[in-house]
Amino acid sequence: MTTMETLKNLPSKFSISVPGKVILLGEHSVVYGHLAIAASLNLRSKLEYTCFDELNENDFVHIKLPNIKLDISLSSSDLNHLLTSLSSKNGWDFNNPFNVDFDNLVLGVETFIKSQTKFHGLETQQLLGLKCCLFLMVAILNCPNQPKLAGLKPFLLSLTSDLPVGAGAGSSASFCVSLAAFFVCLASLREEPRVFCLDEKTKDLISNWAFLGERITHGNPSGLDNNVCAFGSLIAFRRPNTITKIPLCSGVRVLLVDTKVSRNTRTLVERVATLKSHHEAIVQTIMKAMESICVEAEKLFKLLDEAKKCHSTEESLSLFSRMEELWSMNHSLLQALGVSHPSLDQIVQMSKKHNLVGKLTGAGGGGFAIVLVPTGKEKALTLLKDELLGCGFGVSDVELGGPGVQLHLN
Ligand SMILES: Nc1ncnc2c1ncn2[C@@H]1O[C@H](COP(=O)(O)OP(=O)(O)OP(=O)(O)O)[C@@H](O)[C@H]1O
Ligand SMILES: C[C@@](O)(CCO)CC(=O)[O-]
Repeated sequence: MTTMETLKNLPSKFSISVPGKVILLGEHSVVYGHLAIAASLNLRSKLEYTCFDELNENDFVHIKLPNIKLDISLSSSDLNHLLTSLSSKNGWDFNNPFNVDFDNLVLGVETFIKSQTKFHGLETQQLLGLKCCLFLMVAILNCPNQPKLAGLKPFLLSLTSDLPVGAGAGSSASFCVSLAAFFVCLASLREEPRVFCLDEKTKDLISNWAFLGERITHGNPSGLDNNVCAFGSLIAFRRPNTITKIPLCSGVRVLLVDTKVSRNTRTLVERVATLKSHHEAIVQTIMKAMESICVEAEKLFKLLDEAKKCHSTEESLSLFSRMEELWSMNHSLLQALGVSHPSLDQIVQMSKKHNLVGKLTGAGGGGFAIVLVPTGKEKALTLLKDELLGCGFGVSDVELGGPGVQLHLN
């Protein structure tokens, strides 16, 4: 498979891949405008597009989402019905996702889904996935000033992911960025000149569209997840849109530990909002402390990069040990916000026994913990892995900071 940056015409088949993410520091406080640090993961989602040459009225848009066991077909008359359900009277612009009449468009998509008996009985994850997909399709492909949905050739969109759904590894952001990239690509290739270039400006547009999809799954996302999935690498992020790339000369490794406890990001973000409304000053103080941790960590990452470039092992070890102190403090502050879970605390304790430091990542409440893997601690890591596996947790040793959204010709 060839990775491309530019497409000149719409091929009959192509695919898009997008990484997941781990938040290293600053989850939750990032929702309230504080700094956070996150990196892309080498686990990816892959969206495959196949265009049908023969017109099939009953299978005009075929969507396969095997991770949530959803396989649906929309006929051309379903598509017309979907478009007439949209009640937004305001125009919006393909290049300006934030002008979209979000609430009315979502309402239109919901009305359409409810009107179709074939969608009755879908589970929450399936409904959310379908809603995101249809919303991004109509919002991106059917801007009132340049309607592009009508006149499309029938196609199959199939999206599979290596990422566990609902575990804090950014499955929803990776899903939304994949969809947004696909529809932005289709929209661009239907206009003269028919060129789609995956440059930084386009990644920003894709990330902003994906943010609206994230609003459907999460309610009040910070924008961190969609940005890190779109741009990749290791980034420091502040809401609404300040992104700083942090250099990563020789990779940072973490052990991803799966508690196998399912949880829901929207609920956890709401839990923090409730605590904040009850104890505004205290929660603000906790979040300011998280901000200071992230500011310090950003400096440490830069110093680590320099130390690694100079092969200064002693300096690297001392910087890693300061980073571990920050991770430990961040986990305790997240505990104070009520988003940890006994399984996450158990992993942090088990890591401590082996002189390693772990913390929850993402929304918490279950999902994943991450353990920092400094150079030279291989033996401790092997022992910890065995112990974690023995307790029924899942482990994977991952390197952080791979590429963001990519385009592939099959
Ligand atoms: N591969 C996928 N196929 C279809 N839908 C998906 C896929 N991945 C995620 N989703 C959608 O995203 C929702 C999961 O979002 P949620 O935020 O709870 O989990 P997450 O993204 O894994 O966690 P976090 O945002 O904390 O990293 C699912 O309910 C589903 O609707
Ligand atoms: C909990 C949170 O900080 C991370 C979810 O991956 C929410 C967000 O940033 O939108």
